[in-house]
Amino acid sequence: MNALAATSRNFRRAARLLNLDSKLEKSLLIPFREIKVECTIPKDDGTLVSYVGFRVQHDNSRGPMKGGIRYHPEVDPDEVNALAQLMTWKTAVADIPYGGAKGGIGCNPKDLSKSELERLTRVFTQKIHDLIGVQTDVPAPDMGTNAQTMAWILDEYSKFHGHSPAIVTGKPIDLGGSLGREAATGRGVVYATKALLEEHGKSVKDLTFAIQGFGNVGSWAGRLLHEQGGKVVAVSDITGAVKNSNGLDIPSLLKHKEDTGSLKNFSGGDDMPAEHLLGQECDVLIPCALGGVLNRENAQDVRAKYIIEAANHPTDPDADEILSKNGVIVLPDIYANSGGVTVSYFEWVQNIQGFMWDEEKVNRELKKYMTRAFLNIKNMCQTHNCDLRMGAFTLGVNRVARATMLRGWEA
Ligand SMILES: NC(=O)C1=CN([C@@H]2O[C@H](COP(=O)(O)OP(=O)(O)OC[C@H]3O[C@@H](n4cnc5c(N)ncnc54)[C@H](O)[C@@H]3O)[C@@H](O)[C@H]2O)C=CC1
Ligand SMILES: O=C(O)CCC(=O)C(=O)O
Repeated sequence: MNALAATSRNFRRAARLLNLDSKLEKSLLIPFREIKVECTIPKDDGTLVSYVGFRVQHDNSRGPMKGGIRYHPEVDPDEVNALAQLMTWKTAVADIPYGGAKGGIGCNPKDLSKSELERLTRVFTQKIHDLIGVQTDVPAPDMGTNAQTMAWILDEYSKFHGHSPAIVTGKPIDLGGSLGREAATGRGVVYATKALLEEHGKSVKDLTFAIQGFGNVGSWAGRLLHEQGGKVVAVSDITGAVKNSNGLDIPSLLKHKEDTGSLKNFSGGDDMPAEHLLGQECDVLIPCALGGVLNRENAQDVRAKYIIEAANHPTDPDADEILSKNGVIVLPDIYANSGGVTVSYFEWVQNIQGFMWDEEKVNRELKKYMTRAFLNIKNMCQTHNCDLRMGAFTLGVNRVARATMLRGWEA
């Protein structure tokens, strides 16, 4: 199912549970602004190449719009739209004073040199600089982008608007980035997992985990679960997959990946086909890569008892139904991966205050926000007699609807 259709379907189910006025429902679904720009750059060999960049600003009723920028060959307007909408509900679930946005460029960052990536990022920033802003729309990293990408955006934006560290989050510490932001999404995933497991009388150290995607989010989640005694029995990424039923030594696997650029041929495990990861025998499955990976074709194969959605929209609504029938508990993306945007909020606050927090404070506050959001979701589940996805959606949508109504529509 198309990402936008899937996200909008979840939104409409929540709107029905909340008895939202149909006109308000329609207005919440339509994005505030959709931007599409052509980005042409000279390649290192002098030839010209053109890319299409997008920024969808979904909603700003609760504060400046916020969300990552993705560099990936499959970036398309519908998916960016869905991801922007998810950011609106996510920031509301986390109860941070933001709306939602997302951006992306349809490119394969692995095919571009560092200087080509820099030129592309600067051209994209030139095209959107007057539509983003510290109090209007604040980008951050997502798939295929990182702290360096944010540094280029900061520099290019500052040429037009003066030095503006708070224009992006997830930037290098030397430029005003927050301690703890790089690990924050993975750390938040672990706090979320523990909140869910505790409720079921279980603990990380007694369980096995399989992780799809070993980039920023997947590698941090894996590292922290391993540190806390969890057994990570399988990991995959674009280069392949590796398994060990006794548990992979995650620090050694990270070193192997750094040395060889691949998960293949790791001496501490056996290679396996990457497409077997989602059906791997384990207690907890954590998708940390692309959207829509769990669908009606493969949901039946899942053997885990819990799915923690670290990626955005990894499970489509058809898969949700199958998993629910099979008793698999799904912790939804708009809560499970909200640790990243929560620490982005802390970074923005630090930039505006001109005061840096220590890492212990960042992690302590993150835990507080993740724990509070879980309790709020559980309350909504009880009120509406619904699963965790609808608990999270009703929580987020209700907060955005309330803010929208309070602001009103008078011209
Ligand atoms: N970076 C962040 O702070 C946040 C990221 N997310 C979401 O988490 C997910 C991962 O993002 P990042 O870790 O930042 O991206 P990343 O670019 O650092 O890593 C992505 C990983 O996915 C792997 N991958 C790509 N295609 C794959 C496939 N077909 N099978 C298996 N693995 C595959 C890549 O090899 C890489 O290891 C995305 O859905 C993103 O939207 C959500 C919240 C915040
Ligand atoms: O840190 C942020 O501002 C946004 C992170 C993001 O793109 C996401 O949560 O999907």
